[in-house]
Amino acid sequence: MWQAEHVRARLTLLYPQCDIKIVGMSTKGDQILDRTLSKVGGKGLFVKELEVAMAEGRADLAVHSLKDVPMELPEGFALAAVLEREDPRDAFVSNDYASLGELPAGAVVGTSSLRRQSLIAARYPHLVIKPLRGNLDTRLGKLDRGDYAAIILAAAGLKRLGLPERIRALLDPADSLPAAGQGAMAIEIPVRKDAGGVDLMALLAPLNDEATFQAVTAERKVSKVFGGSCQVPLAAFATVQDGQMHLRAMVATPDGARMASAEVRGAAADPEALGEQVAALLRAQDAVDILSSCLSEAAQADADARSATLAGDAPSSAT
Ligand SMILES: NCc1[nH]cc(CCC(=O)O)c1CC(=O)O
Repeated sequence: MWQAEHVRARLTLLYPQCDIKIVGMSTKGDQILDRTLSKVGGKGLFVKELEVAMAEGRADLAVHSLKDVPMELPEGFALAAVLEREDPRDAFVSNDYASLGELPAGAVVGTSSLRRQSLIAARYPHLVIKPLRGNLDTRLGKLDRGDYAAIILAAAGLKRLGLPERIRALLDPADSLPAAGQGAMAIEIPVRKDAGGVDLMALLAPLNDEATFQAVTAERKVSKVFGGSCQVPLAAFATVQDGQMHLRAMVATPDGARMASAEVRGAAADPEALGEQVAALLRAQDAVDILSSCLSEAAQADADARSATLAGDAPSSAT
């Protein structure tokens, strides 16, 4: 909702004559909270219901966290803009400890991200990782209740909701490489044949931040090469300065025992090529084999998700 309000405010500044309404919706990703996303299976857990609303004409555009948007959109949809990135780093949040390094053996760390799990397991094998789902308030509540010694969250969410003081430490991307698209918001639109003469793509173009767009395009390319989803431990993070991109990526096993990482630098104007270069470097380090155990688990979760849908457990409608 914060993100939708932000986009409305930006659009109202650009187009004061427009009356923009927000249709609040809840997605499968918001509703299923007793399982990690890798176990829920399926793609687009946080976007599908919004696409249905756009297809049915109940909404004209959707505001997403780019991290939750599948690498390939369904036919008939396009990304119209990627907004300037908020802090892309992971944040260490705890009431008792100042950093991951301070946590004693056996301390419980909350995260449901396979990427965060494998990075922590690799560097801090003495810590215990437990799943943690739900929106930001729910997750912070579980920490405050004492269920975890610390939790890992995206810094972006905490900053956007005015809770930067909850961040005890920002994880250096060198230790905890962010997920593709983390910290960036994207606007998705339906590609309508009859849009009543309105060119939404052109109207939204001023919200696009070119450097962010280039960075996330390279990151998402890496993710796409490896069948990207939130079901495998994969990180991809690019920075852009003076037209030059630095792209880093990593794949690992969930226990952190095996890991491949690579980086490239090059012209930001050709982000897909840089993404492919990094992917090739990862492949040369057995990335496909490293991911294969997760991929078979993910395939099983997807099969389960499909049969659940066939059995009538369809995504709920908009609220
Ligand atoms: N569904 C998880 C999700 N998707 C986007 C964010 C954070 C905000 C962002 O990356 O823009 C989060 C929560 C988290 O990682 O802590």
